[in-house]
Amino acid sequence: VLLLIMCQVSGNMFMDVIVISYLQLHFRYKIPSVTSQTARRVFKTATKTCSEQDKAMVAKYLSHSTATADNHYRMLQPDMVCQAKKLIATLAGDSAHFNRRQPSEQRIIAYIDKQGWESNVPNGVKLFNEWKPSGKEDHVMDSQQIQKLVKSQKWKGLHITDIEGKGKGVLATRTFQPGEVICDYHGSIVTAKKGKEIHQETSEEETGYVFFYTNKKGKPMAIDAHSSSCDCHPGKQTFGRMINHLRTFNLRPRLFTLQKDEEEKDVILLIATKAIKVNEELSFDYGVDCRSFGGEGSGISWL
Ligand SMILES: C[S@@+](CC[C@H](N)C(=O)[O-])C[C@H]1O[C@@H](n2cnc3c(N)ncnc32)[C@H](O)[C@@H]1O
Repeated sequence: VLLLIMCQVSGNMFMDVIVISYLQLHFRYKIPSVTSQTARRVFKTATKTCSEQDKAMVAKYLSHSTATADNHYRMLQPDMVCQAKKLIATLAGDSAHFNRRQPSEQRIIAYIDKQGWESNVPNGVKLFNEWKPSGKEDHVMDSQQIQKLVKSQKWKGLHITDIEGKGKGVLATRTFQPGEVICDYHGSIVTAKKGKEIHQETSEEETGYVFFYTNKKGKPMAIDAHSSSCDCHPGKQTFGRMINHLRTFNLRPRLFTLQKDEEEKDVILLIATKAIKVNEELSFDYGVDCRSFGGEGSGISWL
């Protein structure tokens, strides 16, 4: 709603209506009509904590029209465009909050309370019930919430239990929506060569926990999760390594890069491909001939 509203109000006084952006966004986000007065009020409240410079930047960024574009494009530097886009996304609650993980009702209510809004206050229960994953999947690792979960390994809504014929597996203890991040495949990142050695050296009970992939530079790599708990989370059973294979999977592994203090770290996130019910087993496709796990399973009946 905020995005739409900010597109309605722009320019130095934040008040020119940009009809084209407005209509496109309105249609895309299926937003009910609001008066320009409401729009102005919401924009003022949302940018309350922003500096004047940031407010002006948002306004400028949104004030593009064919007539002014030439002028703006000459003035705008790529870094300013990126900064403004990030700012808008943050104001619209895009990447910063709740984008690919459904928050609890209490968290939504607490978040709304914290904003100090005095009018047009959203209904937390309604937002919880109508929540859908938002934002581009490509940017999911920008979310601080996801970064924290990767670091802490405190993924909620999952339960490890015995599954007939498969050893252990992971069940959902709440519903998940398509596009939600379920957890990551946690372990140590090693080269594929090292991964294969680990795989061959490990005892039979420990095989099947080395996830092979190709990194963004095209180098074959692996995530070694053969130990039941890792050095960074001693004593903790992480979920990714306990998820079984199924051709009719409900999760899809996807490689992301986490930028951390000048360093890049690969993260494999497991993302829901369909709506998942309570008590449903989580699974992904290990790949033909168990490719993800180094071909361990070629010829095995369950593959
Ligand atoms: C990443 S682990 C999954 C967790 C494992 N089930 C456990 O109890 O620790 C991979 C191993 O689980 C077993 N597995 C995975 N998917 C299976 C399936 N669909 N049917 C039977 N066993 C399966 C195989 O032994 C495989 O090597």
